[in-house]
Amino acid sequence: MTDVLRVALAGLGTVGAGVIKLLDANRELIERRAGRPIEVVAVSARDRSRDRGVDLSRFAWEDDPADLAAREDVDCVAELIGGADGSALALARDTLAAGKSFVTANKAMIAHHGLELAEAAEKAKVALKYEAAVAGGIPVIKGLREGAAANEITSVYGILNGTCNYILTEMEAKGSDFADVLAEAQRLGYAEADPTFDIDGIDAAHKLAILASLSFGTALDFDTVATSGIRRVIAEDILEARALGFKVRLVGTAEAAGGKLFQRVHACLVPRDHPLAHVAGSLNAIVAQGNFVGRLFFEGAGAGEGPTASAVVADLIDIARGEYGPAFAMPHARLTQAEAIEAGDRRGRAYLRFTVHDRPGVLAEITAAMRDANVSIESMIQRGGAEPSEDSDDVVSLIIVTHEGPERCVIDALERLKGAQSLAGEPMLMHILDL
Ligand SMILES: NC(=O)C1=CN([C@@H]2O[C@H](COP(=O)(O)OP(=O)(O)OC[C@H]3O[C@@H](n4cnc5c(N)ncnc54)[C@H](O)[C@@H]3O)[C@@H](O)[C@H]2O)C=CC1
Ligand SMILES: N[C@@H](CC=O)C(=O)O
Ligand code: NA
Repeated sequence: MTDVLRVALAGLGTVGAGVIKLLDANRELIERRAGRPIEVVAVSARDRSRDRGVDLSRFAWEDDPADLAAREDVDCVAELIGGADGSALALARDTLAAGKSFVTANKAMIAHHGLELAEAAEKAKVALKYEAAVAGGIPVIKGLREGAAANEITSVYGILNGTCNYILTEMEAKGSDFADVLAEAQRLGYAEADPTFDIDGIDAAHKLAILASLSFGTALDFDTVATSGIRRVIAEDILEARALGFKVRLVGTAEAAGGKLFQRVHACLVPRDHPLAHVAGSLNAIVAQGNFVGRLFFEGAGAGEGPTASAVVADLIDIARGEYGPAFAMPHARLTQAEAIEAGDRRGRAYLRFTVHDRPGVLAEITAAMRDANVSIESMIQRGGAEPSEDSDDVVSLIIVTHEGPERCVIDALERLKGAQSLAGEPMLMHILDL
């Protein structure tokens, strides 16, 4: 072990610049905690001249991040570029093959290639660490992999995307428009380079797949995460949800039972008294249910410069201390393959918003589809609209909340309504959180 942990940073954006600032600000404290200094020796990014609020002149510069792995003065590489493949993945492979430890904030890469990288790290007897990749500053990877390691975990779920949570809570608090709030989340550095990853639920799905593997000891399985985002949530849904006693949140849910695995990311209605309903702004929160520890609740900043840098540097401190354990719940060869549970096999309650023509017979058509699909209606609200008439062009919203039942019945009802005369738009379905 060298006297100093010599680090190379690839990527100097929100997170990379944050890591340099944190290492500068907390230098002495980090050295005492890590047992040796942690020094950045080399960096790489696309634009050398950009002002990032940090002095880069003290570091060696590489135009190509791939060259960082081979440098003799580097013990460990932190990849803060992003992207599942491309330069980030090449750098991960090269670093581990060179027998050096690797830290990343890149959930897309870990969700897609985590097992391959874990195997490479085990082979090289070095560390692969990715605390920042899930829920930014919240130490949930460590919490689950180490703190809860003695438990059988049966469910793990939570708010995993700061951008979506920021958008939903701003829409809720200020009645702001989706597009304006997204622009602000981008300005604050929460959003991914491609913000569709945030708003379409893909970023949360990456994180959920990682949490599921860590929690259940199953092999990473991003492809079977049923994923949808918040693009179709409108202000009216938020208002109706509030009137019904709920908040709208993008929730990732993973459950394991009998060797089977269920993973879903979706906008859902969270009961007002559930801890997740109080998670606001760019905060994230994760709930895990262990058979001995009971319910664990992790909450904190899931995105942004400082919190994400905090997680990256925590990983560097672990490496400086020589703490190298397996990247996932156990050595990669011991992870099990789980069969995916279809969403329709679950039971639950649902919120449905239909945009309907304000004409006689509309209710009958919709409720008949519900009856034929065996969906039991708990409540129904229709707002606005003048006197209904055969030739009305008015459209109104019809909100239905179902009783608990098989989810496949609700899907069946919506299938039956495809192309129905009554509908003036695509129905909106949100499940109601029941965990
Ligand atoms: N911003 C946040 O709040 C969080 C980000 N992350 C993850 O951290 C990583 C970095 O995110 P940000 O700092 O927000 O991104 P960013 O877009 O602000 O910065 C990316 C950096 O990588 C550099 N880069 C891009 N392609 C490159 C290439 N081919 N070669 C060399 N440098 C290259 C860019 O020049 C830039 O310096 C991503 O994986 C992201 O998902 C994780 C948690 C939170
Ligand atoms: N874009 C992500 C950043 C952290 O992972 C988010 O908004 O949560
Ligand atoms: Na984290």
